[in-house]
Amino acid sequence: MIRFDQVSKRYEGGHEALSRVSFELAQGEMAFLTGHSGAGKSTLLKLIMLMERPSQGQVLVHNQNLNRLSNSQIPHFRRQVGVVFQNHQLLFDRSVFDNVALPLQIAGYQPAEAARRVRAALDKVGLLNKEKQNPIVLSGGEQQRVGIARAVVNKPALLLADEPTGNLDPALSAEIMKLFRQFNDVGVSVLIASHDLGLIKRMGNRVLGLSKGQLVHDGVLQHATTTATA
Ligand SMILES: Nc1ncnc2c1ncn2[C@@H]1O[C@H](COP(=O)(O)OP(=O)(O)OP(=O)(O)O)[C@@H](O)[C@H]1O
Repeated sequence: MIRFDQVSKRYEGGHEALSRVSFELAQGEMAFLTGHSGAGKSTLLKLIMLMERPSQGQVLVHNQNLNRLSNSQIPHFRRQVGVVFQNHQLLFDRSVFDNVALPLQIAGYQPAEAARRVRAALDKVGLLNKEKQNPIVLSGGEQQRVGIARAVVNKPALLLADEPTGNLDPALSAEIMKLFRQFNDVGVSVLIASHDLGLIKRMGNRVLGLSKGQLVHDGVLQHATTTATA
């Protein structure tokens, strides 16, 4: 599903944010990406969604070498990838329904089909009864669930999340992670950047650990052990 082959990224005028990173995430796999602030987690995710390009090496998604995709092919490529952000980036001048419908409108879906899909996505995140509300009146956890519904409404094969529980308390964070697991259970590949090591350990998934741009850990984190990424 995702393959990084000796990938380095140097921002203009900056140091190397990623250095020779290689890993594979299989179709249907779920993994966490962790590491200190500035370790390169967001950069790695941005390379997968083509918000940035590598300075060296190659990134393959679905066997597609992203180096070979032109900028005009990026919007079509991104339809395969759902993205969830920490601050969920919802639009507060429209309803929950309209926020979730946005990717479908952009992709040119007919309104009836779009409405069917929006309601299916809201149902999956448990917010069907809030579709007419403005997201500003929802709790932080509910807003994040709207963000997740919007990310999955297109039925992407791959779901990426950048610190999706950064602003939530432990109970809500666990609920959000459960939701990601439910999408993974039905075959969606999931990669989540998070520095919440306690939560990551409890989830028991594979963990990719970055430190200063290098991949320093790849495997399940055990309870009560300290690793290079902890
Ligand atoms: N657009 C940019 N231009 C220059 N340097 C950047 C840019 N984006 C990130 N960097 C630098 O690259 C390094 C990795 O940043 P990145 O945002 O990927 O880390 P991160 O692990 O996601 O950190 P955080 O947990 O704080 O979000 C940092 O040193 C950062 O300052």
